[in-house]
Amino acid sequence: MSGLERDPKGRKEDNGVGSAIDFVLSNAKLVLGVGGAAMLGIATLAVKRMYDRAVSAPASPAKMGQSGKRSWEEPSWLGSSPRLLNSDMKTNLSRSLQTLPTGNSASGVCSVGAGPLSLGAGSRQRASLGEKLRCFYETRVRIPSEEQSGARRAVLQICSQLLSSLRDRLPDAPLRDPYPSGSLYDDLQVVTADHAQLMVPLVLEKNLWSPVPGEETIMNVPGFWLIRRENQEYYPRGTSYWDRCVVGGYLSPKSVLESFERVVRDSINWPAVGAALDCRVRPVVPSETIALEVQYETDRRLFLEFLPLVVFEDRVLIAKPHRLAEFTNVWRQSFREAHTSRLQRADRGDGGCRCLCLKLLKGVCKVNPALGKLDSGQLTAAVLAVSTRKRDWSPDDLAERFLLLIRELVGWLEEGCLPCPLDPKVNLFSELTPQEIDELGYTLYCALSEPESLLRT
Ligand SMILES: Nc1ncnc2c1ncn2[C@@H]1O[C@H](COP(=O)(O)OP(=O)(O)O)[C@@H](O)[C@H]1O
Repeated sequence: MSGLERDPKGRKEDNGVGSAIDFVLSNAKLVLGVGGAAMLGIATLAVKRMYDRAVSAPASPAKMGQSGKRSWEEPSWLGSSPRLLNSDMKTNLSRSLQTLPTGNSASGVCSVGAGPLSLGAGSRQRASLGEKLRCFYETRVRIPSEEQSGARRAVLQICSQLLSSLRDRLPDAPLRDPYPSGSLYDDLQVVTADHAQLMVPLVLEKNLWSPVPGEETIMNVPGFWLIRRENQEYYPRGTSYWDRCVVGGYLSPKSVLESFERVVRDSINWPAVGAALDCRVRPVVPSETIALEVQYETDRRLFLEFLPLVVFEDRVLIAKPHRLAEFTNVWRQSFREAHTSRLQRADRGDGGCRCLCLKLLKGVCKVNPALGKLDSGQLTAAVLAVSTRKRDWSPDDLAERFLLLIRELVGWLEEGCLPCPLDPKVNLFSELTPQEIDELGYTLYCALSEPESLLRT
C-alpha cells in the first residue's frame, strides 16, 4: 500500500491509511455498485485490521487521545474475516488507495442538519452524536400518539369484522380469541403507524399433536418446528378439526393459512365492509401470509397481517413461512414477546435507553434501503445481547450504546451468526443470503466511521 510505504516510520496519523480505507469503503459503492462494494467492504476489513493494529501499537494511544479519533472504532472488535481479497479486488483496492486525497478524509467531517463541523474530542463527538440521534428520533422515528391511536382504532374495527366473519364461516374451528399484536401495541413501532398483526391461536388437542424441534429433523433448522400428528391408530384422521391441514403426518402452516385465506380473501365483501366503516380495505395479493391493506384516512394506510399460531407450553409457534422455499411446513418460533418484555422490564428497572436505542436502530433500518433486511427480531436480540453484558444504559450514554450496537452488529454479520439470546443454537441471520450479509456488514462498517450518515435521509 503506497500510503504505508511512503511513511518512513511505517505508521501514519489517523488521517492516513485508516481514513483512506474508510474513504474507499464509503465511495466504493459509487464505483463498483452495491454488490461489488459489499464484497470489497468486507474483504477490506482484513486490510483495515492490519492497519488498526499498526496504529494501536504502543506509541499511538497518546496520539489517539490527542486527536480524539478512533475512540469509537477500536480494532479489537474486528474478528478475523474468513473472506479473502481476490486478485481483482486487491488491484481495485490498491488503485483506489493510490488515487486518494491525502488530507482529511470524509470521516473527519460530519454534517447533519447545520453545515459541516470539525470533530473535536471523543466525548464532544459522542455528545453531538447523542443530540443528532435525539433529533432524528423526534423528527423521523417517533410516531405521534394521535397517529398511533388512529391506527389502533382502524385495526380494532377491521378485527371485529374479521372475527364475526370467521365465526360465521368456520363455526367448528377450535380457536381461542384472536388478538391484535405487534410493535404498534408495545410502543415500539417507528416512522409511521402502518402495520399490525392479528394473532389467531389454534386449539390443538394435547394427546394428538407434539412439537418436533427443527434441529432434530432432516432439515436441521433450529428456531423452527414441525407439529407431528400423534396416536393415529387410536384417534384416526378426522378426529381433530385440524386434521384437514395435515400434510405427510405433520400440521402444515401453509395449509392452515390457506384455509383461513379462503375466508379472509374470498368470502368477505371488503368493499362493502370498507364503505360501512368509512375506509377502504383490500386483501394484499400476492402475499406469503394473509394481509389486508386498510386505508383509513386519505393519507394513512396500514397493513394487517393475519397470523395463526399454536402454543406448546410457553412456546409460541407462528405460521410465518421460512424465507427459503425448501423449508415448507415448518412453524416459526416467535421470540418477540419474550425478548420485548425483557427489554422493557430492564428499562423500567433502571430508567435505561434500551428501547430508545432499539427504536433508533429500527428507524435507521427503515429509512436506509441498504439496511432494510435487518428486521426488528434481529435488532431486539442485538440490544438484548448487549444489555446482558453492559449494565449501564443511562440516557446520557445513548450515543455510546448506539455505536456499540452497530459495532456488535458488524461483528455478528462478519461471523454470519447472531445467536438468539433465549436459545443460542438459533441463528437469527440464518435466513439472510451471504450477499445480503455482506451488504449489511459493509453498510454498517462504513457507518462506524461516520454514524451520522445513517441519519441523513
Ligand atoms: N407475537 C407476535 N406478535 C406479533 N408479531 C409477531 C409475533 N411474533 C412474531 N411476529 C412477527 O414479527 C414481525 C415484526 O413485527 P413487529 O414486532 O410489529 O416489528 P416491526 O415494527 O419491526 O414490524 C411481524 O411481521 C410478525 O410476523
